[in-house]
Amino acid sequence: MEGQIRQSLSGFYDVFSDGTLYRTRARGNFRKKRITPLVGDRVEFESETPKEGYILKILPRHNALTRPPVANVDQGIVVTAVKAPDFSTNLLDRQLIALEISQIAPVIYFTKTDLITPAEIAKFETLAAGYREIGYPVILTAQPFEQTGLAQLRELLKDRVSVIMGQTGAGKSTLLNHIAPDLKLATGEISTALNRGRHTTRKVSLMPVAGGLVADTPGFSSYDTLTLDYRELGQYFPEFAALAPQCRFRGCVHINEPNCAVKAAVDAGTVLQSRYATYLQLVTLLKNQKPVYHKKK
Ligand SMILES: Nc1nc2c(ncn2[C@@H]2O[C@H](COP(=O)(O)OP(=O)(O)OP(=O)(O)O)[C@@H](O)[C@H]2O)c(=O)[nH]1
Ligand SMILES: [Zn+2]
Repeated sequence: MEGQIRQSLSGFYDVFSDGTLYRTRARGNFRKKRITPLVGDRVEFESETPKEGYILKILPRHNALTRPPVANVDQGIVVTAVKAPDFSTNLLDRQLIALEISQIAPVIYFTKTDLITPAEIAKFETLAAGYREIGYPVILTAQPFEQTGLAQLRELLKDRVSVIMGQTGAGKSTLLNHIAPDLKLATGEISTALNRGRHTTRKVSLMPVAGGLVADTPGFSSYDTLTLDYRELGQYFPEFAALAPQCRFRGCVHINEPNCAVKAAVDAGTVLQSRYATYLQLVTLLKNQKPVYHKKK
C-alpha cells in the first residue's frame, strides 16, 4: 500500500492511506542504512490490520527539515509581529532565506496590528507591497484575525503541508487557534507543542487544518547558522536572482561590481532597500565565518 506518515512517536509511524491510519514500524534494514522515516514522507508499506504494519520503502523526498523533522514541506508561514516583539526586516528576511534554502515557499502573516497606529499600518502596507512584488503572499489586516486575512490563510493552507515559524511571542499559537477553532482539543495540543516543542514529547505530527496539514512543532529559527558560500546568497533573494542576468558581470555578487542591475534597482527603489541591507550584512557575516573543513575520505 502507499500512504503518508502523519505522526511519529517512539519508533512508531502512523501512516495515512485511503482514509485510514495504520500504525507501522520501519523495517530493520532502514536502521542499518541509517535512514529514518520522517513525518510527511510518502511510503510504501504493508499492513494486515491498522494496528500493525511495516514501512517497506520511502518514496523520494522533495525536501527534509531537521527542525521540525518533517519531509515534503510545501510552505512556511512566517508569523511576524508588527510590535511586541519589535519588528525587524532583517529577522524577517533571514527567515525567508532559511525557507528559500530549504525550497519551501514562504508566506508572511503579520500579527498584533492592534498594537500600532493607522499611520504605522500604512508603513507596513508599503512594506507588504514590496514583499508581494517579490512574489511572497503577505497577509496584513488592520485588526488582528479579520476574516479576510484568515480566509486568505485558509486558502493557502489548503492541500499543502505547512510549517509555522516565527519569533517567540509572535502569536503562532494564537493564530492557529483562530484558524482551526473546530479543532478545540487538538489545538490545545498544537499550542502546547508550539509553545514548548523542545520540552514536550518527541512526538511529531501533521495536523489536518483547513484542508491541509500543519506541523505541530514550529519551524527552525533564523539564527541557525547559514552554511553557504557568500557568492550563493543572492540565489535566495528571488528578486536579486531575477535581476542577476542583467548585471554586467556573470557571477556578480552585487556589491562593488560596475553596472550591477541589483544595485541599480535598489537606487531606483524597485528593490527594497532593507532587503539589500540584509544582503550586505549576511555577506559580511558569511565572509567572516570560519570555513567548515571536511576530512578527506
Ligand atoms: N495584542 C495582541 N496580542 C496578541 C495577538 N496575537 C497574540 N497575542 C498575544 O501575544 C502573546 C504570545 O502569543 P502566542 O500565540 O503564545 O505566541 P507564540 O508565537 O506561539 O509564542 P511562543 O510559544 O513563545 O513561540 C500572547 O499573550 C497572546 O495573547 C494579537 O494579534 N494582538
Ligand atoms: Zn549585480
